Amino acid sequence: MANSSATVPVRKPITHVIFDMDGLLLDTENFYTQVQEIILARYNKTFDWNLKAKMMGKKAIEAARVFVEDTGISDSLSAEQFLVEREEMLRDLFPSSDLMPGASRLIRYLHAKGVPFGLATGSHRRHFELKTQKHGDIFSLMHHVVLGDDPEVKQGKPSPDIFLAAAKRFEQGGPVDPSNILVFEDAPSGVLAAKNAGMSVVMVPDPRLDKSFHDTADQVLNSLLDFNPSEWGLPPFEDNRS
Ligand SMILES: O=P(O)(O)OC[C@H](O)CO
Ligand SMILES: [Mg+2]
Repeated sequence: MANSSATVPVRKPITHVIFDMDGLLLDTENFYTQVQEIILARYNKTFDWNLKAKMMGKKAIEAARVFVEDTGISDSLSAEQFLVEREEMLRDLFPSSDLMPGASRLIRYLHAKGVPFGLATGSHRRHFELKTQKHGDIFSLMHHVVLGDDPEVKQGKPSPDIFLAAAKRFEQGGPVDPSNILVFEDAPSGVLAAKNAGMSVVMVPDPRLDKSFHDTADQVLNSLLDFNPSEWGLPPFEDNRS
């Protein structure tokens, strides 16, 4: 008979947490998808999840280059022009951003237990402000936020820059070992960035994302509501999945 304890992964105890934002804490990835579908329709092309997977999590200009090059429209629309075109539509959509299921519960739990947590998002300052304007109560609990236009973030995800910068900003109490940091991510580039930074990653992917992208993550969940803190050496939730 198989020893059931052999199937339980050995995990590093977690002392600090870093959250991604778009598609993980906030339901904003669908806004990008909608707008990109509209722009591509003008060129009689369709937006698909192969392209989505390459763009999500990246800094705006990096994602824009992928968009115009992969779709073959770069002769008609430059990456910079694409960003200008989508901006007006995004600016109208972002203020209605909603939290993903379980985001508020997990953040309030970490805050109550005194586990330090921060944010590492490819979004730049202007978009961050628009997306979070209904959610100041949650985002103000972050120890710090590191944004895509932060001078320390030379390259976007999958470069480890943003997660290493976020780790450094916890450090008033002494250096934090990346292996004791748990990252929550939805995007393939973000999962890779966290692993490149030497951290553990819980991935909460959109169900439309190809399953092959799950392999790099330490754990894959359908929802933040399914997170079990005890598996990571953290104290248990005191509520029941609400
Ligand atoms: O997923 P995030 O929070 O790093 O955001 C990245 C882009 O702004 C959206 O894909
Ligand atoms: Mg994301």
